[in-house]
Amino acid sequence: MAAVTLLEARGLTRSFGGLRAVDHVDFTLNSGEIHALIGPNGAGKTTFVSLLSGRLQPDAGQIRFDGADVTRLPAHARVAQGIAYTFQITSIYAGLTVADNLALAVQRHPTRDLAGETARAAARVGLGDHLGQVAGLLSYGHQRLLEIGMGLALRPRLLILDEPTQGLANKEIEGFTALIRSLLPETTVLLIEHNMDVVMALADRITVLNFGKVLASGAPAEIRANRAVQDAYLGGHHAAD
Ligand SMILES: Nc1ncnc2c1ncn2[C@@H]1O[C@H](COP(=O)(O)OP(=O)(O)OP(=O)(O)O)[C@@H](O)[C@H]1O
Repeated sequence: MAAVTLLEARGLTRSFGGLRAVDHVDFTLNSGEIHALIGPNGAGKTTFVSLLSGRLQPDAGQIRFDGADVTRLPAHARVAQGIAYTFQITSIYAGLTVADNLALAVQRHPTRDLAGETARAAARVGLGDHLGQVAGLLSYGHQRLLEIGMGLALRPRLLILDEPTQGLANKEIEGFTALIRSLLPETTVLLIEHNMDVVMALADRITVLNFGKVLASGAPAEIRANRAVQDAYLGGHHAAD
């Protein structure tokens, strides 16, 4: 089946002072895929997804989502169109319960069954037994799951996750990969991820950023075999050597 484009960036550029953090990036995200964004520290990954989500404005370039130009839309309008973004840094309300955190996200869409939808959102990320707990007292892994649950409660067509497995235990990472797989094909996933085991287990396609530019983009096997990627990112160990 031919791939359907959900999001497209053309010539996307953003500088901080004299530094081009994102430098003329062309990028295509297909509907229903898990796409991983990888690259060395400072490569521009977080800046790039911040441009997609509307948290930052580009200096140049264009972003199209589902065929419409969203380049100048504010972040909340992009959320309404179906782009959800969870941050590297926990964005939950630490003083509220799990249920109240999730309800805040659920409420962004009109609903007649707030309690039911909130409970379903919790169950989806494995927090069904924690609804009454204060979010700030959850384990770190559970807080990360709550964050993803809040993103999912927005019923996004595109879920952007920035280093979701950072700080998780191995067991929690297994649960996370199963959760992400269960989202397809309704939700397309763009994932910034440093854990290469997670990337290789989940991603349909991978884009590698380096110094703000796309170094390579393709299927996991192609990326693994790409010498420029190995030199820049995968530790310089050449598969053929
Ligand atoms: N608000 C800002 N002001 C100034 N410089 C910034 C800002 N945000 C990012 N940068 C710089 O832009 C470059 C790209 O940063 P970015 O956080 O996008 O990289 P990254 O690939 O996500 O890195 P990491 O893997 O470490 O999270 C870095 O050199 C960073 O210092």
